[in-house]
Amino acid sequence: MSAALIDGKSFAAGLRARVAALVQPFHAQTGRTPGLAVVLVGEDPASAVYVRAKGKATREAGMESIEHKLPDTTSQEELLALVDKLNADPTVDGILVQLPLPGHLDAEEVLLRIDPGKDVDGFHPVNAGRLATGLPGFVPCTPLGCLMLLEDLHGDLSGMDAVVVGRSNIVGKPMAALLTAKSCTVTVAHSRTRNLPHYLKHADIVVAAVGRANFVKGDWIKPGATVIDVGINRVDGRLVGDVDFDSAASVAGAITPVPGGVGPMTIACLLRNTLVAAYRHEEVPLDEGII
Ligand SMILES: Nc1nc(=O)c2c([nH]1)NC[C@@H]1CN(c3ccc(C(=O)N[C@@H](CCC(=O)O)C(=O)O)cc3)C=[N+]21
Repeated sequence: MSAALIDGKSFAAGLRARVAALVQPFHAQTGRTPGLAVVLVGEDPASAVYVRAKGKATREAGMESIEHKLPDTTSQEELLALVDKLNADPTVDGILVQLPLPGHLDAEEVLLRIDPGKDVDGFHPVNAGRLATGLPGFVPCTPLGCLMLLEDLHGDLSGMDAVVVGRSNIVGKPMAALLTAKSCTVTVAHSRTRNLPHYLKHADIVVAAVGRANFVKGDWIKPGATVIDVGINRVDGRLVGDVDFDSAASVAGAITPVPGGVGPMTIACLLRNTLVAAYRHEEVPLDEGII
């Protein structure tokens, strides 16, 4: 291991503290508390753990967590009716519908129903379009967190070669858009890419978000590169990333661990987006660049 460890957990703690510090002046100016509604459908144990963690972090930041737990038997119409109710509720600044939804529900239709101004996940196509065109909106939490770690480490990313491995709407595509906006030269690789090592050979930045345990090998990585591992895979009860950590850490300049890397940043950025949503809803000025 020669790479520096990128401590996402500690960076996330700092971000959460900055968010918490901005809740108090918001309350002083508006008389209310930012509110995040989290909707969980069904009994998936992993989802229940995430939702509990989000609720705890929300309260620790001084914001209100509004949790809706619906049974597996919930119909599409019932779920849409709840989203409509949350859209209309002035105490709700952010809405998160925990994914994945049970198979009988149409996630795309549900996400389309969320008011884009409350879409703190940044999953609504309006927010995807805003990111793609450089307009203010909400950026998905995981790629936003990755970008913060990269800028904290490197400062200006301009001119760097970045390879994003994965093209999902929630990580790969928005990550590529963010890095492009920061003037990186971006390659998006994916499961059909023929020669991934060929592209990684030149990458100063690697963001791995393919959802396959230990997929990216150390000998594919350029010596000194920065490796951001978005993967959350459970192997034999252990949490591992999409990067083969031991081999990559001996080549990279810096690398995020799993756990303790990107995951905590996702939650901190969710709180950040909720705070920003609240300030926007009340039209209280906020320098969004400082968080
Ligand atoms: N609408 C929606 N928005 C999401 O943002 C969303 C979602 N659905 N569905 C599931 C994924 C997953 N996700 C994570 C958040 C935090 C950690 C996290 O904090 N991980 C810790 C470890 C947690 C553990 O030990 O299990 C870490 O990496 O250090 C991981 C994963 C948010 N997601």
